[in-house]
Amino acid sequence: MKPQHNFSTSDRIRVCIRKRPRNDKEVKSNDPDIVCITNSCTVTVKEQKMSLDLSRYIHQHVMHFDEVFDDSSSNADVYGRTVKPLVEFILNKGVAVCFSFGQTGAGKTYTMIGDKFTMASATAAATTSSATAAAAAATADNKNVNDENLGLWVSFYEIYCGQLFDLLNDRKKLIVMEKHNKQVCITGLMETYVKDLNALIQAINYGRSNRSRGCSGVNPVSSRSHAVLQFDVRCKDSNRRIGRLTFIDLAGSERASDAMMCSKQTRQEGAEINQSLLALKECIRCLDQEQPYKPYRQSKLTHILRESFTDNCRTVMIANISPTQSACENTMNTLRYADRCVFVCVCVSVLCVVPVCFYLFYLCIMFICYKISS
Ligand SMILES: Nc1ncnc2c1ncn2[C@@H]1O[C@H](COP(=O)(O)OP(=O)(O)OP(=O)(O)O)[C@@H](O)[C@H]1O
Repeated sequence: MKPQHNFSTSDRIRVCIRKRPRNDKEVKSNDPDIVCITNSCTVTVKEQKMSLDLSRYIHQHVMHFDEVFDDSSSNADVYGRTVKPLVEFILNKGVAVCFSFGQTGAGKTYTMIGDKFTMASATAAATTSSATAAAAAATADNKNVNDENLGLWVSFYEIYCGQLFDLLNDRKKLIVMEKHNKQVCITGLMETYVKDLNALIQAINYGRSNRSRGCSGVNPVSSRSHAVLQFDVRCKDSNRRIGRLTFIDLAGSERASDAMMCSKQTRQEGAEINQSLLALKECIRCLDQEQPYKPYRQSKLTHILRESFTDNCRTVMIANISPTQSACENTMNTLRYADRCVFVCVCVSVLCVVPVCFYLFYLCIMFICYKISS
C-alpha cells in the first residue's frame, strides 16, 4: 500500500496504526480477520454482533489516523514513514519519542526492538550516518570542530511495577530524581557509546534478555514492563547533548476481565500497567490540546518522560492491533486510545446534548402547565 500524505516535522504528535498478520494458531482456529485497511489513513473494524432476536449482523467501525499500516507492511516501511523523518530533527537539537502500545501479543516489541530490522537499529544507523555526514560537511566548510565529534550513546531500562531497572547493567535499580528546575534525571543509568550498528544490536539483545517477562491473560510470553530505549546524540569531547530519541515499548494492555484467571502478581502488574497507560493518555491529550499543565507526576512512566511533553518534542504513537474477531474488544480499546479526537468529540456532544435536554425539559413543563390550566 502506497502512503498518500507526507510527514511533516512540524506535526507535534503523529498517531499511526499497525495491523499484524494472523498467526498460525489464529489461522488454524479459523478466527476471522475483521480489520480492513481501506487506505493509508483509514481502518475499518467489522465487528460481528448478535441482535436481540439472535440474528447476526456486522457493526462497522471506521476510524481515521495519520497513517495506517496493513499486515503486509514491513518494519522498514513503518520506520520510513514514522521515525526516519525525525532523524534530521534530532540532529538539530530536537527531542523525539516513539511509543508502541496495544494489546498483549499485538506486535509492539516486534515493531520497536524485536526483529532483525528494528525501528531502533534503523534509527541508530540513520543517526550515526547523518552524524557522520554532518561532521563531513562541517569539516569541508571549516565549521565548528565539535560537529565532527558527534557520537551516539544508548541506554536501555525498564519500568516494572513502578520501579526502574537498568537493562544494560545487570538490572541495577535506578532512582528518579527531580531537580529544582523540574528537570527529571535518572541517577546511575548506564549510557553506552555505540560505535557501530553491530555494537548497538548486541546491546539491544543483551537488554532484551534482561527484561521482565511473564504470562498475561492473553499472551503466554508477554513483556510485563515498559522498556525504554534511549539514543542520545552528543558531542564526543564536551559530552554536550545535541538531540534525543526515545523508543518506548509499552507493556501490553489488557482488560481486567482477561486477567481474572491469572495470579495475584499478574493482576497487580496489569493494574499498574493500565494505570500508567491512563496517565500517559492524559499527558498526551494535554499536549495535543496545548494545555499548559500536564499531569506527568501521575505515574513513573510519565514522570521520566516529562521532557517529552514539552513544545520542542515530537511524538509518534504506534498502536499495534491484532486482526482477529477474538481480539475485537481489545482492538477497539486500542483504537479508541489512539484516537485523540475522542475527547474533543465527547466534549462537543456533551455541550450540544445538555442544552437540547434542557430545552426539551422546558417544553414538557410548559405543556404540563398548559394542560393543568386548561
Ligand atoms: N508485523 C508482524 N509480522 C510478523 N509477525 C509479527 C508481527 N507483529 C508481531 N508478530 C509476531 O507476533 C508475536 C507477538 O509479537 P510481540 O511479542 O511483538 O507482541 P507484544 O505486543 O510486544 O506483546 P506483549 O505486550 O505481550 O509483550 C511474535 O511472535 C511476533 O514475531
